[in-house]
Order: sequence, then C-alpha cells, then structure tokens
Amino acid sequence: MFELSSKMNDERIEEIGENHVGTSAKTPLRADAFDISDEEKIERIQESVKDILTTLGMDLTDDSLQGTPRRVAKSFVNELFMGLNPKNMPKASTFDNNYNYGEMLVERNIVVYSTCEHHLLPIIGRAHVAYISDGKVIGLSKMNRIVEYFSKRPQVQERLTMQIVQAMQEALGVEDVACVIDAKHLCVNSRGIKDIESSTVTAEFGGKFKQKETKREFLEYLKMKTSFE
Ligand SMILES: Nc1nc2c(ncn2[C@@H]2O[C@H](COP(=O)(O)OP(=O)(O)OP(=O)(O)O)[C@@H](O)[C@H]2O)c(=O)[nH]1
Ligand SMILES: [Zn+2]
Repeated sequence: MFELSSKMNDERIEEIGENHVGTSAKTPLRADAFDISDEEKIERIQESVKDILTTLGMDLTDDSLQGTPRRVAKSFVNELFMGLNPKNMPKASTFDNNYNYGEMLVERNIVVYSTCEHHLLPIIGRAHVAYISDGKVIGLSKMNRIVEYFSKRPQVQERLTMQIVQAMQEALGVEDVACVIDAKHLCVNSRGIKDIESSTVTAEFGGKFKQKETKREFLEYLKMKTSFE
C-alpha cells in the first residue's frame, strides 16, 4: 500500500511539476510529505485524535464516540485536506480556442470550503475566477476543480487566491488570470472576536488584469445579477 501510493505520487508530481505546491505562493510542506501512504496517515491521525478527545475527558468507549477518531482521520486525509496530495490535483484539460473567443471568461460564485491553517476552522465563501485566452481555453468545470483542490488544504486566504491564479496560468500558458475570493472565517465569526458579519475579500490579478480597465470590467461582471438570482 505504502509503495503503491508513493509511486503514484512520484508519477503525478513529475507530470505536474511543482505546481501542486503553488508556483510562488507555496504551501509549506515537509520534505517527507509524500513518503507516507494515505492509510498510514489515517492510522496516525486516528491515534492523535483519540489522544485529543481522551485528554478533553471524553469516554471513547461510548457508542457514539467509538468511531470518531477514525472518522476524523478519514475526513482529514480524504476530504478536508485531500489537496495536500498531488495525486488529487485535477487534470486541467485545455482545448484550442478554435472559435477565437477574444473576451474574458468569468466563472463566478465557485463555492469555497477551506480550512484556516491557524485554527483548523472552516473558511466558507465564493471564488470568482477569470482569464483571457491566448489560444487555449479550459473546461469550465476545471476551474471549479482547481479552486476545490487548493481549498482542501490548511490555508490562508491570500495564498489560496494566489495558488488558484498560478495553477490557471500554468494550465493556460497565459498571465492574464484573476481571482477574487469573498469568504467567512469561522475563527473570526464563531470564536475569538466572534464577529459574525465580517467577511474577507482577497484578490490576485495577473497580466492584463492589472490594467485598470480590464480589472474594472471583471469586477463589473461580479456585480451582474444572473437570471436565477
Ligand atoms: N492574514 C490572514 N489571517 C488569518 C487567516 N485566517 C485566520 N487568520 C488570522 O490569523 C490570526 C492568528 O492570530 P493569533 O493572535 O496567533 O491567534 P489568536 O490568539 O487565536 O487570535 P484571535 O483570533 O484574535 O483570538 C488571527 O488574527 C486570525 O484572524 C487568513 O486566511 N489570512
Ligand atoms: Zn483561523
């Protein structure tokens, strides 16, 4: 199991290069991050969760709690933090822009479920991603998948925004990519300052999106009502 998983990762890492970590906004990973299989990670995390709950005074022989350490470990490895594993990085299929579409394309309202790396509490929001083609177009759903992949890591919102842009730039071979994220951090809303109203907006503008007019056009599209609102 261990060897199989490592081998799969080696092949995927070779295929996608360093981009799974982020081109310049890199997720801080240990050198041995890919040396442990998913199953081994689940086993180890399960023991740590047992320890946390026991320390808190919970009786893990209770029917309802018995499965919790494994449940938490599986949800960490397979769901909440699946974006730490390069084998899960989406294949971002691109096509030739045969129809010569020359305007920006905006994928709005992509749901973001991420986890704040300071408190391990949820970040919930929306990402809006745009690009201007220079010969290649990307499948629409691949933009949602890229957002999902980088969201499923311990994150800060700034890095998440930059990683999405960098992955899109890499896939499309253009600089002209932008991303805006508006998200609520439960570490701000439900604990600490407990401000349930505030949300955080981050943006990254590459290439032409740094220009005032292009940026303005993108931001105008975000204000547009859709027919289903
Ligand atoms: N820049 C940035 N900060 C974040 C993000 N998510 C959480 N934080 C902040 O990280 C900071 C951690 O600060 P600390 O003072 O070490 O933690 P704390 O004592 O729990 O802080 P409080 O939340 O103010 O109670 C907090 O201000 C969080 O709001 C993020 O995505 N980006
Ligand atoms: Zn936090």
